[in-house]
Amino acid sequence: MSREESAERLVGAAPDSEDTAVEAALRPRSLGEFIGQERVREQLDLVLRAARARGGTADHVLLSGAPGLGKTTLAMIVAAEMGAPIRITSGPAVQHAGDLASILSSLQEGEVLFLDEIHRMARPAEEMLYMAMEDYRVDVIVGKGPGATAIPLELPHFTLVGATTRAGLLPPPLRDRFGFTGHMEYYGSAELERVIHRSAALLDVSVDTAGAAEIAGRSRGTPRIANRLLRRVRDYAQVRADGTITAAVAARALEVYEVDERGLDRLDRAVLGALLKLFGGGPVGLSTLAVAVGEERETVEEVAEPFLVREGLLARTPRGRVATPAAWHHLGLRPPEGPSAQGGLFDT
Ligand SMILES: Nc1ncnc2c1ncn2[C@@H]1O[C@H](COP(=O)(O)OP(=O)(O)OP(=O)(O)O)[C@@H](O)[C@H]1O
Repeated sequence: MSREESAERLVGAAPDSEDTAVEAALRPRSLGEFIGQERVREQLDLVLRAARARGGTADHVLLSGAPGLGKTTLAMIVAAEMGAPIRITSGPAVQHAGDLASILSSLQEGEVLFLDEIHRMARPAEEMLYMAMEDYRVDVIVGKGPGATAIPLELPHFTLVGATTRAGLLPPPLRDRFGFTGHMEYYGSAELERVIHRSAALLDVSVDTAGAAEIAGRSRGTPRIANRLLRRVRDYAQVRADGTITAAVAARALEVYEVDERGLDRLDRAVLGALLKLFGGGPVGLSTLAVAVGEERETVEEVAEPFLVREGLLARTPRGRVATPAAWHHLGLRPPEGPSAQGGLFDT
């Protein structure tokens, strides 16, 4: 499995082609409809209410968090709550300062500019953004060398909503220019159940409480994954059951798709299985582990491991990868006896 293919995993957090088509219909349209993220929601509500009361544009907003947690959705909500239009672009699409200048100069007064993956913007564009955010103007450089001149360009007032997987990836001068930074956390089961009930109603799918809980538990804390699993379970419920999603229907459906009760898929379990069965729980080097499961080193490290680490099933130590006691338990295996059995587990 290449990293590109892994984007199409049923439990992958990156959007697949079907997600892109249906997500628009499932997006909450107001802060009141947005589920979970209480702190970010309350803080953002204050920022937006205050801006509305002043009759001005809202402060620039930085949203950080893993893919699929609702950053794009919140950016759209910022625009909707301010009654403003929104322009959507991303860091990789802004490779030259000129790209940014043309976007900024074509914004309407009060418009929201959503810059996804803002940490991947090119350096010269980033520097142009500093002045645009602070003074609502940019200097467009015309010509090259000693004859180059800077032509100042006034911009309309706008609200920048930047999204990044980690705020720490941004240079401090950029980070400091945001008036508000919201950190998005993974969702708890109860919140994911609400996401599933809401989406099921919009998709006209019947799901009972236990069915929603069953899907939520396998959704890796991520609404995008919850919505995707819901669609696959709906298919199963239509074809193999009476259309209603119960706990049993959800469990059987997700067994077919090889997503286990904790949200691990085939790749995750292969990595964990090799670590336990072939290497006694480790420590074992990443390359050896990758060869054992027949995958690229990067696939194991970037696709499988982050979730296994987050779930407390695998630890990365200086001596190699080590399974935790929970990993043995999850795969229904008994850990070897003796003091060396979990060697390296507590290394930092
Ligand atoms: N709090 C929420 N309540 C209900 N649905 C949500 C919530 N957050 C996200 N979703 C759903 O999850 C899907 C993915 O959300 P969104 O595209 O906003 O994530 P993202 O963080 O921007 O992801 P990426 O970084 O990959 O662009 C949306 O279709 C939306 O319906």
